[in-house]
Amino acid sequence: MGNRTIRVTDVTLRDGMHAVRHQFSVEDARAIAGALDRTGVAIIEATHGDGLGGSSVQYGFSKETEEDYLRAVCETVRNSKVAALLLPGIGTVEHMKRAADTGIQVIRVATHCTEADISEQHIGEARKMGLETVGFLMMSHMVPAGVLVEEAKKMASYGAQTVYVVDSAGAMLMGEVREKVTALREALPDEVEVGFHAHNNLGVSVANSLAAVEAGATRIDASLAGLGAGAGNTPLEVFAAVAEKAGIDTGVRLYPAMDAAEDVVRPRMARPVQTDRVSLTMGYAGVYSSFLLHAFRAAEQFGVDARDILVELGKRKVVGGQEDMIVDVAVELAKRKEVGAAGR
Ligand SMILES: C[C@H](O)CC(=O)C(=O)O
Ligand SMILES: [Mn+2]
Repeated sequence: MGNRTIRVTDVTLRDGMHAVRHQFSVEDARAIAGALDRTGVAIIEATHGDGLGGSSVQYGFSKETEEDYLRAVCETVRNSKVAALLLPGIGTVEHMKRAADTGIQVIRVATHCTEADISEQHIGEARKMGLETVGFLMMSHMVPAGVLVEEAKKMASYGAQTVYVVDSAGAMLMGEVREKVTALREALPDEVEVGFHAHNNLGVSVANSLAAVEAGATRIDASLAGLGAGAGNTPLEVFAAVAEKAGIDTGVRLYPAMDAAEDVVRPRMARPVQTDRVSLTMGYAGVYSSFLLHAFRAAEQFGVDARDILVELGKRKVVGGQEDMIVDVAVELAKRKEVGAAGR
């Protein structure tokens, strides 16, 4: 049985940004951060959905600058620490320095699950800046536990104090979560924590997060009302209740978390975050959750079914950073449809 005291990182203001096309205002960020701080959650992550430097043509522009969001969150919170996400290649050491100047205390460095080596410089620099440093292995469902362990060891050797198994596609079931978290826990030095980040595409984010804790994870990600890419993340208020019943101390106060989800986040949702036919297809086909709104847009533009786009992306094993492939696949499917119709 895993550790009974864990720390939760809330990602409403970062992963949740995908679900609102990165359009929260600074005032939204203040309201959500204030409500989160009152829940007692340990860490609040904020930034563009794709991390520092994400605001761009490729990933979509944020409503406000990342420094403005981070400054607003840092000014608002009294108890929680503030984190930013950084994907090397999208964000640079310079972005990280500017983020540190706003007052954040935690940086999470994310790479595809086979590319930990590109995180060395960022993790090293983050430690030198005195930031609590987390490694984040995205699309962890794509490789066997042994490969994930080798990548996690690299992040730990660069200085990461926690390494996350990240189910970016919401494609994992409890057995796989247990296997991968156990493998990392056994392979990493005791002082390096193991974390887990879920997406609810198959409807099992809470069960997977609980399985992760039972397997030794001491860091879990969640978001208010599950706001996040695809079918969203582990809902913070649900996880807080489930964890309490399971005897796990998350430090999250249940009623304030429920109230923050209902009163502060749900009214700000651009569309409901749910396991519907398209987000369910992401979990089923193993596709990066942040492709959801891009796939909807391409489906509409080229007159094809978003599910067909996602299944094809899954077959091609497309990963984060290959957003341009969504349009390529949609164009191809539209052409096939045209040829099929002409042949009839
Ligand atoms: C950039 C991604 O949204 C990071 C993440 O939350 C995931 O891979 O899941
Ligand atoms: Mn995510």
